[in-house]
Amino acid sequence: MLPMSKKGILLVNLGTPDSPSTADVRKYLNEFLMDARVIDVNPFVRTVLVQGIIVPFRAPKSAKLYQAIWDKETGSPLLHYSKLQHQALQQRLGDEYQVELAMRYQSPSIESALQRLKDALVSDIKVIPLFPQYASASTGSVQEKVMELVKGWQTIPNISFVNSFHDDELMIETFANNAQKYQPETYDHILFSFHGLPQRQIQKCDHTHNYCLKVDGCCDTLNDTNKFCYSAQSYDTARLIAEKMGLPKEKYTVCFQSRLGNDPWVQPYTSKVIEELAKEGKKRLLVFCPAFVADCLETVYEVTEEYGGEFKAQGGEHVQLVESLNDSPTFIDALEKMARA
Ligand SMILES: C=CC1=C(C)c2cc3[nH]c(cc4nc(cc5[nH]c(cc1n2)c(C)c5CCC(=O)O)C(CCC(=O)O)=C4C)c(C)c3C=C
Ligand SMILES: [Fe+2]
Ligand SMILES: [Fe+2]
Repeated sequence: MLPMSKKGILLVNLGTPDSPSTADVRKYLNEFLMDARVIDVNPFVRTVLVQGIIVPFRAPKSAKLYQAIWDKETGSPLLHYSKLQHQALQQRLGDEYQVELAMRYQSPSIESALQRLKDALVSDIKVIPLFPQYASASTGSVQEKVMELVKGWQTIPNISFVNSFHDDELMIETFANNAQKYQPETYDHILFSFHGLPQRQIQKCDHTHNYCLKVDGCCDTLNDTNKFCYSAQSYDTARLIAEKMGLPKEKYTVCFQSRLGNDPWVQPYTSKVIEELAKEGKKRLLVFCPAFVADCLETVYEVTEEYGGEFKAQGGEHVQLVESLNDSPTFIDALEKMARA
């Protein structure tokens, strides 16, 4: 009897440089920032901006940051935790499934992962972009890349995409559990610091062109108009984690980090919020980064080192990062549930 064909699962995270050398960081930033969904301006302006200004200036600086977080044995934290998630999910799902891991930029490439699924003659492919909240620059970019690659296949299997999982119960539970060892009640304030996005991209997602960033409190709660809005989904994730922890509203703030360039990004900016909290006399901050499923440069370095340093310089005492979902068994439960759904 012929063997039963497997079901394919493709996990895709953002990507990281192959090494922390300036040359590899330059290569990574070039691929990442030349993506039309990331720097969403006309192609000529994008090329001048990215290749002429951002990358030449940023690559050597970012390389130093990557060198600071690079582990001698395991390399980039983002890739390391992604590999652990991949292995754990494959083990959970067993022989009926073939799980592949890819990075949107650099390696392992989406092309090579799809090729492995194609070679295995999988009956269907479920793509799980590893971004809890939908953004065109992250989830949308993965979806576009996968569709671009499979469009030339003679036989295209059933393909489905997880669009977002900002309210996934097991994901929420994992973040809330991860905070327990820090005794959240001993902190003056809690931050939910999400990766930022240009305001322009938030507005482009609003098909009514009349709601996001136009109406007061537009994205504070999710509704039918803003259900794909990154900002609204981020507020929803924060609310659910806060509810799970029994945090009152006045005890936490949602904010957005990692701004790039001079255009306005979604606010409030994490650095501003931290400055205001220091001015109010707050001493200890506990910070969640729920846009990331794995610790990476933006959590390990930006929150702990950069924001931690800024807070101390402004009179604060301690910024504590709540580690990301990484390979927590309850997050693997969440992935398993998505894969089997
Ligand atoms: C959570 C999902 C992400 C979205 C949305 C996103 C949008 C976005 N990012 C940049 C610019 C940079 N991001 C960088 C690092 C980075 N970004 C994400 C995730 C999202 N980005 C992750 C997981 C990481 C860390 C990668 C790692 O290797 O650890 C960087 C590179 C680092 C640096 O030089 O500071 C840049 C640049 C833009 C412009 C953007 C949306 C428009
Ligand atoms: Fe980013
Ligand atoms: Fe919105």
